[in-house]
Amino acid sequence: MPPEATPLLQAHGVDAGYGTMQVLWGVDLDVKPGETVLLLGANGAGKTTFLKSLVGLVEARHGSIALGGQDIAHMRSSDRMKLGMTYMSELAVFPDLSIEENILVGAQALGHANPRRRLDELYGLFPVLRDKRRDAASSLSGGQRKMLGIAKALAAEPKLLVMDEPSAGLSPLFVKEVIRILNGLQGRGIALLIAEQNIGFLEVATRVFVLEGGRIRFSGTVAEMTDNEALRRAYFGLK
Ligand SMILES: Nc1ncnc2c1ncn2[C@@H]1O[C@H](COP(=O)(O)OP(=O)(O)OP(=O)(O)O)[C@@H](O)[C@H]1O
Repeated sequence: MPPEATPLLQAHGVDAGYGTMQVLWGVDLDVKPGETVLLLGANGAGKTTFLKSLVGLVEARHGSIALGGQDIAHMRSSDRMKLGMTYMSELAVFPDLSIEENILVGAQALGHANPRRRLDELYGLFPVLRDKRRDAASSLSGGQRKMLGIAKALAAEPKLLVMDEPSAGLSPLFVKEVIRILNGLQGRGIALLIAEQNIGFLEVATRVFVLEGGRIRFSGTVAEMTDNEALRRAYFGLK
């Protein structure tokens, strides 16, 4: 990714919070088309709050947010989605709907012209979902449910997929599987912004932002992060 590429997403000086509590303090972050950006931070650092401010579930009190050059900071969440941003949270799937119905709901979110064709493409990426397509999503294992969440989000063909802790609740084996899937998405023209505590996700990232106490403490490439002794100590447990 050339450093001069125009950002797909550009957040600048974002403040946000709940009631009288300010959680985010002047957060700057950008994602270029097709790149994978990792937002690392401990519990309570403000990762979810920041992602929610991007997708319109929490109001940005100050600052600007642009998607594809368009100011979206005060746009309704559903309108932001129509511009090509999809949010995958913990509650990503509808447990009572079948696997296929879940994916079709995702495709409809952006009015996909040919949802059936999209289904076939996604089943190609996630064969286990094809095998179980008529089963209720609630019958899936945690890892399979995560796969369905990703498939449902991808069904909308987003330009930017925003993911909140895809590793949450998964065993190390399933975390590896999710990382493998995300690696497989590279080169398909979809940008990913992933909030995580699990540094295993550095494997899929081109750049990293570290959030601490609601402030960006570091931004740079993965190599620059691993070269930074203080971050190495904090995140890799190295002396
Ligand atoms: N709905 C809410 N109302 C009030 N305070 C909230 C709300 N959601 C989060 N907070 C507070 O905002 C701060 C940041 O929380 P946030 O969920 O954004 O952090 P996080 O980095 O995503 O943490 P985690 O990794 O534990 O999910 C925390 O102090 C949290 O208690």
